[in-house]
Amino acid sequence: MQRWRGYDAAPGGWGRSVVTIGVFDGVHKGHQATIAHTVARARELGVQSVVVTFDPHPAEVVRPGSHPAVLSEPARKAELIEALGVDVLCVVPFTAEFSRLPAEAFVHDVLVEHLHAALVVVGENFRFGHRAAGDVALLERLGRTFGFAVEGAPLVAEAGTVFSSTYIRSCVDAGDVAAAAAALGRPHRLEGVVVRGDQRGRELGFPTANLLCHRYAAIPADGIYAARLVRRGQRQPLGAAVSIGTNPTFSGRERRVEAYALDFAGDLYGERLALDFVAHLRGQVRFDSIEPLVAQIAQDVERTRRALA
Ligand SMILES: Cc1cc2nc3c(=O)[nH]c(=O)nc-3n(C[C@H](O)[C@H](O)[C@H](O)COP(=O)(O)O)c2cc1C
Ligand SMILES: Nc1ncnc2c1ncn2[C@@H]1O[C@H](COP(=O)(O)OP(=O)(O)O)[C@@H](O)[C@H]1O
Repeated sequence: MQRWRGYDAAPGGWGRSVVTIGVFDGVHKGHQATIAHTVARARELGVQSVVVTFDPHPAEVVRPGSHPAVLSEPARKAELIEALGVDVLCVVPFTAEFSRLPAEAFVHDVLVEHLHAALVVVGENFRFGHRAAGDVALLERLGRTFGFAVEGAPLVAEAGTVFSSTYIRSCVDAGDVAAAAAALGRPHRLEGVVVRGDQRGRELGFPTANLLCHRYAAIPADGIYAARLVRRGQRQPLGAAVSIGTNPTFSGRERRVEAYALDFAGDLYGERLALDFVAHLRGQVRFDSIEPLVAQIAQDVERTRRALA
């Protein structure tokens, strides 16, 4: 997959293409269907498939301070999109100036002039251009003018729930990592760098890697989870019992994401890790002393083994 920064990065002799556009945060089942359709149609037509996405998240530019929790950071999003067989990922820097581009100008400049779209594939609820004034009907009208076709991909739903990034953020926020996984088609992933904590974990018999995450990362609700821990460059994940919260037993203040890696001993400080959340086990509890906390953690570890088996 080629990665372009900006839509004016198309090489000389660039032919026609099938394009889909979106933020695609999470690359959930609905996104996957839209992107897979784009790839399939491009192959039928014998042209390149292009996914146009934005960085940073448009909400941050349009309404500063309103950045939603991020389900997939740019590098992860690119990896997930690449796995769907896309030829080109075109990341458009979402600046204030770009946000003021009227819908018609967006279509002309990006889709027609630079990407030479023969077909544009979008979700039924797609909106674009300044003040999100453009919709699928406008895109179809402009397609007739400029000579490209438009196909609206149906929204993916299960049991009456239409999958969307907003819905998945609310699942993660509520600690329902199973519902998030059902909509994503894989577990929700949180990435971060291992930093020092209070150095208490190893005394308890359960050292925990404390993860420093991106400021907008979608962190599940406070509680205990079974997860898979992926170390960079290692294919086989480790099982992990993860605690998210303020360590109420120790009257902690800072909210932490800590992972006890099963059947592992070694130094993880400074490493970049990913946690794939498989199951929610329980909420945070304030214990009166250390013994019941340690006994509970031992039980959580056994439940984690079963949940991951
Ligand atoms: C599986 C697991 C479950 C935990 N459950 C709780 C809990 O219910 N209440 C609590 O106060 N701390 C809980 N903790 C957090 C411990 O208090 C924490 O790991 C310990 O304070 C070590 O902190 P440190 O890594 O900063 O040294 C849990 C930790 C793990 C690994
Ligand atoms: N099984 C394990 N799971 C997680 N971290 C481990 C494990 N074994 C060793 N470690 C190391 O121990 C550190 C955690 O020890 P801990 O006493 O909890 O200190 P801290 O408070 O700094 O997190 C981790 O960051 C990692 O480098």
